[in-house]
Amino acid sequence: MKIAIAGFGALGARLGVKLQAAGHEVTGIDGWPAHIAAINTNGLIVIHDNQAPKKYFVPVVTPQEVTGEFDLIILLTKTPQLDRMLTDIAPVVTKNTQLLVLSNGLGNIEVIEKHVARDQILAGVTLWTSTLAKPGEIHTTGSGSIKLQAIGHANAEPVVEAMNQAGLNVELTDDVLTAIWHKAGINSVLNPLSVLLDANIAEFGTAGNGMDLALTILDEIQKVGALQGIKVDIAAIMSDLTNLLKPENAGNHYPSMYQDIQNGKRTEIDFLNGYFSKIGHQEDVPTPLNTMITHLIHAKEDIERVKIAKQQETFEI
Ligand SMILES: NC(=O)C1=CN([C@@H]2O[C@H](COP(=O)(O)OP(=O)(O)OC[C@H]3O[C@@H](n4cnc5c(N)ncnc54)[C@H](OP(=O)(O)O)[C@@H]3O)[C@@H](O)[C@H]2O)C=CC1
Ligand SMILES: CC(C)(CO)C(=O)C(=O)O
Repeated sequence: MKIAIAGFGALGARLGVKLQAAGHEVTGIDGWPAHIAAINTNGLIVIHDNQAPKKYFVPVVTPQEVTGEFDLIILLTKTPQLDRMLTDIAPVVTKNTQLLVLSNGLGNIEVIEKHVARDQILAGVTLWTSTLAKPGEIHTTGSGSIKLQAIGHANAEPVVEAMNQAGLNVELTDDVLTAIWHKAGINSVLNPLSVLLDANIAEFGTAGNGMDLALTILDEIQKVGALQGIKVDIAAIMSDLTNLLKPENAGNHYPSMYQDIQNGKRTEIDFLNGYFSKIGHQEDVPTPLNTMITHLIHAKEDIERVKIAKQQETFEI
């Protein structure tokens, strides 16, 4: 299958090398010049579970440079970047292209619907993880899985088969919206708390009151979900959280929001806890913990961005 990965960052690169190794023709699309140059010159370095580095040669181009036609484009930008990416890659999206979004957070499907027909859209959630350590180098740990569904009437099975050839543990679901809320529940616990507690997923698991915090966050999300006709299964989310703590799954991973903060980037908080807080306010459902977490993460974004800017000034002097 001819596959493009739009957003060849931490996770896009991990999935890209696995798909290429399974015999698919993979192109990365990304906008970070140093990252693109490093991969195209020296290959993508992958360090898995602190083992010896391996090198993979996947071609990477900018959205402005990309040409040709793809059977599948996997969208793996951060949620606030999705609309821009879709605008920029529009010239290579034909009626035959399927677009699969695996980004975290709520609202991605609505963004894609502004660009292509519903029948071209596949949406999913993933528990694969990855860290972009420096331009051209990712660090990976454990294993993962993907659940996806065609949003319109498309046949998603060839995509599932192609991705499973690459060992990506993909299964079809008939209720991706519930899966997206479920994943957003997981992310609304692990991602901001990893930042606020300065912990990876396994370390979070050692906090005596970690699971009580999780339950309070999820209880608020469940009430917001009920208003929107979405069943948020707290027990199932807690069971996934417990599994993610294990090193063979994602225990050693620092969630993507932790990486954003370290890199001085804006996070996806408004599409996770911030989303639930906003709907809660509109609908009169109390969401004090999600609201507080949203404010704290925005404060942390500002603090880290100022720190990084100051370090850069000192460096330039
Ligand atoms: N990392 C992880 O372990 C996991 C991540 N996820 C989710 O997957 C998604 C991707 O995460 P992750 O891989 O960590 O993110 P990264 O920031 O590492 O990767 C996204 C890449 O897309 C590029 N990009 C974004 N917009 C554009 C654009 N318009 N043009 C060109 N390039 C663009 C970014 O470049 P630039 O930096 O220059 O903006 C970046 O290199 C997120 O929704 C995240 O929550 C889900 C599960 C686990
Ligand atoms: C792996 C997981 C679930 C951690 O929260 C994730 O989705 C992320 O890093 O954003």
